[in-house]
Amino acid sequence: MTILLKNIKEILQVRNQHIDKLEGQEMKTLPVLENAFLLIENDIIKDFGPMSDCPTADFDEVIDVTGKTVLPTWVDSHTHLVYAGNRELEFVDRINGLSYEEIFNRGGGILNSAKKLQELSEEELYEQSRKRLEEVIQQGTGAVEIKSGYGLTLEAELKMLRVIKKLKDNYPIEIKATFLGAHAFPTAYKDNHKGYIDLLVDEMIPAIAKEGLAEYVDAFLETGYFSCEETERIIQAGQKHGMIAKVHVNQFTAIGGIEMCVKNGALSVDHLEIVTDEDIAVLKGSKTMPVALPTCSFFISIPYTPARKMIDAGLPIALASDSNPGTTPSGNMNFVVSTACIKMRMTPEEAINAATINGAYAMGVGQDYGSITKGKKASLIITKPLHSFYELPYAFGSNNIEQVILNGKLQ
Ligand SMILES: N=CN[C@@H](CCC(=O)O)C(=O)O
Ligand SMILES: [Zn+2]
Repeated sequence: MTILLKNIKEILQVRNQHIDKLEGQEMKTLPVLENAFLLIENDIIKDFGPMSDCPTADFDEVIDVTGKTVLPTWVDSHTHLVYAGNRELEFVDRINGLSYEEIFNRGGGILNSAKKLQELSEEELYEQSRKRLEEVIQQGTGAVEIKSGYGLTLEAELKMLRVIKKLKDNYPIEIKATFLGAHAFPTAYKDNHKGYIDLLVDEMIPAIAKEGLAEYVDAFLETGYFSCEETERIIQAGQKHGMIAKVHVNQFTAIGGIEMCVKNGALSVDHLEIVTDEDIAVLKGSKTMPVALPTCSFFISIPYTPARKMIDAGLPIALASDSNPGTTPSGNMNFVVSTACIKMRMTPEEAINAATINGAYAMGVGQDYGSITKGKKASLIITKPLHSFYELPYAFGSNNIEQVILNGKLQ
């Protein structure tokens, strides 16, 4: 199967060679090819170049995209999009003055979602989740990481991870699964933290590894949730079973978590609404990608990750949606990119780099996704006609996507 896109106004994120990630000043540049063609062969980007070199052979499909922009699909490296029901009552509670912490302390928050999920069948959980996945595909996401963590028992965590596996099997979007059993202490273990960590380490992680259900391991390293020492035990147990760490850290407080994660070779540290100068120094030159989740800050009115300061200090940044029922009931990466520009003062070039190449690094899929490079997967966004690509973050409430191609297939 061959598809030729011709008369492309501009292709964004054109990279002749694969690059792992972009940091600091490098993030300012987004390579663009104007008046171009792009050839897809099966699921792969076979060729691209200026229209003057456009091939003329017989192709299965030829699409004229005059006036439109082509870019790689978004890579959303941090989501919780498998969940049961939603939490719109807590949304109203927050409008009426309660904080996220106060809601959690009343038995809401993650424990509220866990109760709902434990009561729901695997089939119904799949049904609810596939609709969210279909929505983000239409919004241009071509690779997505999905966490467990609303089960909090072995049985319910397995249910979540099996649903993620079924989504992987049934949809052309790239999916990676993360085990987040350490999302909150279940009520039964409120005063027995060691007992729950033992359960995670001795039973849950080995059982999940045995079924091959998770590539990554995560924990909510935060005051009132999992301490640095507890998280370290969990991520080291995950590593023994081949799971790499991607950790929720510094959402509300800085308690030394970033240093511990970097020391343990975490692929990413995510949230980072509170970042100290020591955190920046520790991340500098490390292999750990800082991941910002600006639509979480937007939704629950907490500080934004200080991306400007971090990039200016030479760090890379990836952007992800954090799609979940409590702090970010949206997986729309277009809005993530807009919010990063509007609220974090990232330039459109930086934000698009952060949501493509750096997102792919944070999700471990950089070899196949995140840039327009020959041999990578043909997962592409075709926009509506635009004045310039700046209109993507600028027109924050508009849908500027005309067509999505995932692994060579028109969606
Ligand atoms: N902060 C931890 N976990 C999720 C929210 C969980 C919830 O409130 O359901 C997050 O990344 O924001
Ligand atoms: Zn999260």
